[in-house]
Formats: sequence, structure tokens, C-alpha cells
Amino acid sequence: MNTLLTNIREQQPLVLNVANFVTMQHVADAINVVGASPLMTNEPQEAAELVGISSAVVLNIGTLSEAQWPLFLAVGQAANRQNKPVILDPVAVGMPYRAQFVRRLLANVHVDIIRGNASEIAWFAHAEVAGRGIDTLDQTTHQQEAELAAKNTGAVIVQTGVVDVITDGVKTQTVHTTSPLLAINVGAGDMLSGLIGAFAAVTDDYFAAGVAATELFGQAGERASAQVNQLPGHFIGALFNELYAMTQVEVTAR
Ligand SMILES: Nc1ncnc2c1ncn2[C@@H]1O[C@H](COP(=O)(O)OP(=O)(O)OP(=O)(O)O)[C@@H](O)[C@H]1O
Ligand SMILES: Cc1ncsc1CCO
Ligand SMILES: [Mg+2]
Repeated sequence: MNTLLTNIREQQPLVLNVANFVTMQHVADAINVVGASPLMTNEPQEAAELVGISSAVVLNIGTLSEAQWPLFLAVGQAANRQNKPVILDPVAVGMPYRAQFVRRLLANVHVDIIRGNASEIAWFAHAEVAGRGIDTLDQTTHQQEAELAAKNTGAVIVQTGVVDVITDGVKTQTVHTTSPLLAINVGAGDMLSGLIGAFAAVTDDYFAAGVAATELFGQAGERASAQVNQLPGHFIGALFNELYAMTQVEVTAR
């Protein structure tokens, strides 16, 4: 039994998000259906007080602007001061502006978990991968890059793709759920990053949080894909239904 999921249902931790404006609603819904409580923020002045009532912080750079630098800094530093886990989703970090923003962020904020696709994680391994055609790399290379990214950053890395790789640079675990609809759903990665926040909110073991969230999300994605006969237009509702159902089973099975 996934005891972390039970902990989420019982504690209903608040997960604070600096979200992107494309997938914000889906991220809030995903966090909500597994039993945690989402809160989105866009005001640096309230960072300390919102972090104070939160159990994890998710920073997503999807629709970044320089005006948001004080927000990222205030929320990240408040989380560090208050010992709350910080999860980073480095959307398109290979692009130069985003790259220097993330470099600045990592110089000022300790990040506990980074969740990205293979191209994004490769940037943390090498810091020079824009347009490198990373998808042609084989899985062994992906895993080595995830481990190198973990060593470079000191963060647990959750690298998503056909196979998901979770590593702290020493121990590594792979998750083999296969859901093509997850791959094409805009925001699947953002939702997973939010769920990792929900799991990191209930344990200090961020490796375990990364594994549990990735397994849950992958399994829900597989079930939802089957439910809708692989039709993308019906997928998101089915995904929330399956995430919710799996959470209910976990709790009633106690
Ligand atoms: N080729 C694939 N086959 C099956 N599942 C995949 C594939 N690629 C990604 N996934 C799954 O999709 C989810 C999101 O991962 P992905 O790597 O697409 O994130 P992302 O690129 O950040 O997505 P987004 O930007 O849309 O949020 C993960 O659960 C991952 O396991
Ligand atoms: C499409 C898109 N553009 C910026 S963020 C985002 C959602 C995927 O992360
Ligand atoms: Mg993404």
C-alpha cells in the first residue's frame, strides 16, 4: 500500500504553486483530486505568510517574465527559511533567458526536487543542450544524464519520458508506465510536478516522494487512456477520475 498517499488524504497538505498560466487549472485540479490542497500565488509580498501555511512549494517557469523574479526569489527563499520542500519544473530551460533565470534561482534558492523531460534534465547535466535533439539518445544515456544532473544540483531528479527516471545521484529507480495520451497532453508534466509537491509535503524522503508521485500519475494515465479508448479530447476528465479513484481505494483499503 502506498502509505504516502494515505498521508496526503489524512493531512490534506497545502501545496503552494508559482504556476504557468497555460496549465494552472489542471495543476490545481490534479493536486486537489489526490487529496491535497492547491494554492496559486503571484505576489511576492505575501510569500512568507503563504509559505507559512504550506507544506511544499512548486516553482514552474512555464510562462516566466522578469517581473516574476522577485516572486520566485521570495517564495523560494521563504520556503528555504521555513524548511519547506521546493520543487522546480524547469520548462524549456534550454532557452537562453530561462537558462540564466534558473542559474540565478539556483544561486539563491536551494531546490530539493527537479522534475523535467529529458531535454530539460540534460541541461542540468551539461548546461548546453538547446536544440541538441536529445530524443534520439537511448535510455542508458538518459539515466546517466539524470544522475549527473542530480550530482550537479544536489536535488532529486525526476526525468520523464517513455521511461521515467528518479534519482538522487546515488540510487536510481525507473517507472515504466506507458500512456501516449500523457505524452501529448499539454501540462501532464506540470501536473506531475504539482503532485510531487503533494507527496514531498508528507515525507522528508524526496526520492520516495518522486517515485510515489510518478508511479501514481503513470498508473492513472494508463487507466484513463484505456477508459477513453486513447481519445485525447476525453482524456483530462478521465485522468482526474482515475487519480481520484486510486486515492479512494488507497484510503478505504486501510
Ligand atoms: N513517449 C511517452 N510515452 C509514454 N508516456 C510518456 C512519454 N513521454 C512522456 N510521458 C509521460 O508524460 C508525463 C509528462 O512527461 P513529459 O516528459 O511529457 O513532461 P513535459 O515535457 O514537461 O510535459 P508538459 O510540458 O506538457 O507539461 C509523464 O508522466 C511521463 O511519464
Ligand atoms: C505550452 C506552454 N507554454 C508555456 S508553459 C506551457 C505548458 C506546458 O508546460
Ligand atoms: Mg514541461
